[in-house]
Amino acid sequence: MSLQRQSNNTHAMQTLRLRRFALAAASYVLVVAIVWATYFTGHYRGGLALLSWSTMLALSLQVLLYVAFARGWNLRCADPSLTLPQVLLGLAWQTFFISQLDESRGSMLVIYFLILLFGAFELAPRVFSACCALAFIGFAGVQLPGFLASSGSETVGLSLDLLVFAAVLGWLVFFASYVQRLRARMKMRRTALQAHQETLRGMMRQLQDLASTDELTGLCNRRAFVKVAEQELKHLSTQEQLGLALIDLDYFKRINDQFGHDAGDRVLQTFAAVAGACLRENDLLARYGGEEFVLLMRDASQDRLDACCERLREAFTQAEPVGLICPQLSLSAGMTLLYADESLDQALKRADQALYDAKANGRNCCCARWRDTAHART
Ligand SMILES: Nc1nc2c(ncn2[C@@H]2O[C@H](COP(=O)(O)OP(=O)(O)OP(=O)(O)O)[C@@H](O)[C@H]2O)c(=O)[nH]1
Repeated sequence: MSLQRQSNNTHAMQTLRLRRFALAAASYVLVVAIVWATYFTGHYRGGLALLSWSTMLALSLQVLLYVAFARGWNLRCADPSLTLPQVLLGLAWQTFFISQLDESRGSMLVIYFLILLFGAFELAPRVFSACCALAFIGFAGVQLPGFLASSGSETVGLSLDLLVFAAVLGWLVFFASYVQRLRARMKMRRTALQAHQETLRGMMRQLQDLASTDELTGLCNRRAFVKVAEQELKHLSTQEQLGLALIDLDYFKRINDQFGHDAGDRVLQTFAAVAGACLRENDLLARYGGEEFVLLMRDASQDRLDACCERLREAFTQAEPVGLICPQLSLSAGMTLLYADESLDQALKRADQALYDAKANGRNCCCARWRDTAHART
């Protein structure tokens, strides 16, 4: 995966975590409102000071958690969603809250489920089961003194509360493990899909390379050349010119006829290797067709293009294809400059005329047809 995509993923995940935290914080506000409602309706036994302090503590912890998410501190943790600490905090606060209530505490059991639901989607089944057990122990601990002091129908009522709570917690554990299994399966499918996408992208890149490369010489082909040259022309300013040269290997048919097609192929490869050593990285050489090549020189002038083609011509005459004893190789080149106010075809036509001049001039030379001077250099 590229670094850019990885960073986008991290950012998307962090945004998701912040949204989930916002939901949890909103639930806290709701529960705090319920707690205050129990105070004003006379069910809270702890007194105003205790209620105020516990509310402030709960809200301050939420602010602290927000800062941790906003600053990215959570990313240093094994579970960056901080689900377990949030659930444990919620359970502790809820248990403390119901311990301050009178017999109305049974109706507040639902808040335990609200807290545990956040963990059902994120926590490992074992950890989630432990959280449920803690919730039960907390609630049972709060009920214990009342239970011991109760008798008759009151004892039955308290036992029923505990029994229902245990049954619902058991169902929640089952539900959470089902959700976790579902998530694991979806994650596996997503990973497989991503792997397929990567493979497809790789194949697309290979196909693009194949479609733009000449198999024999490894140079780019005519189609790719035209595409790049058109792009370069589009971005060319009126003060700049591109150098363009059509290069044709001399008497190539004779090599084929005398030494065979394989030998001809080797000569073509030799030319590509020689050109690779002579040209700058910025220059673009392509196989234009058969034994004809085309050169595009960026930031060119007449002198620079001329010197480059001469250097290439000279080097090719010294070339000796591996395993082939043949007469001296040579090439002819037709050069021109390409301007921003004309088309690639117009410049190619001039280069072709210049190449014709070079062939007519006896071959093994470079000729030019410059647009403005209208005369040929041989
Ligand atoms: N070995 C080989 N030969 C090729 C390839 N493509 C084209 N040719 C041959 O290149 C030869 C070009 O011949 P001509 O167009 O007569 O050119 P030439 O013999 O170089 O003569 P001048 O260009 O006038 O110097 C033909 O025989 C083609 O069959 C190729 O990929 N491999």
